[in-house]
Amino acid sequence: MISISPYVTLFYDVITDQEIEALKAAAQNKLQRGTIVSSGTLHIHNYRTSHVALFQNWDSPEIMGPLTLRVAAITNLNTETYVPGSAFSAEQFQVASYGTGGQYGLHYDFLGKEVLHERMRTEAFSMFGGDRLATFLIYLTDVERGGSTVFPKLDVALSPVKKMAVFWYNAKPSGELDQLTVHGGCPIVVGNKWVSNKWMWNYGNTFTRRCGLTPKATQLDIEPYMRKGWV
Ligand SMILES: O=C(O)CCC(=O)C(=O)O
Ligand SMILES: [Fe+2]
Repeated sequence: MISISPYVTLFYDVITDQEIEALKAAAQNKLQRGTIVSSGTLHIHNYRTSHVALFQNWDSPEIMGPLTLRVAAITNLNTETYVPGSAFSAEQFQVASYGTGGQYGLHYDFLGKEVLHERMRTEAFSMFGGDRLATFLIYLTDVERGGSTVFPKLDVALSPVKKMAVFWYNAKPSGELDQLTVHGGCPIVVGNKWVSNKWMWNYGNTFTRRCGLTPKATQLDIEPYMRKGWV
């Protein structure tokens, strides 16, 4: 464990070589310059110089299916994307690749009220419910030099390790968005960096991530109750 509040943990060997190759290959012809959200719209900016591909579960169900279930088993959260008649629990996997100098400046993964409000008017975001509750970030490569993921408010810098994942909650057990989760990807000095993200949302996890009993409750207080089917 890296930090208790916010709750940040590492998991090793979460993905196989075959899955990594398949993800990269499928993402290759979809990669586009990554965008950032500002004032409710998407922009291209030097602050995020990776290329990003949205990877739909149905693009390659034989890869995405097991990986989606594995993330659920590891995190005890629901990871299914929207299924009609069922709760939305997570976004599709996103794959990002950074070349030399590529970076992602400091940001939060949650969208916040303003962005959500804006999007609800234009997109089907209203069915998602809540915000990005948790982030599961998988490293698909080692990086020769640079490319650490940094959490400056926690004094944490993580060097990419192929097949490792970093998992954290963007909201406290009280539901409050956690400002200490601000993070970024440092510039790549030598080599390339590939990562894949899965963002879990509140709505489909209402009963999997329990609320804290006090505003100050940490993940450790609720962790014993974080079991599938325990409602
Ligand atoms: O590439 C990294 O190390 C961080 C990526 C990230 O924060 C994101 O994609 O939201
Ligand atoms: Fe992020």
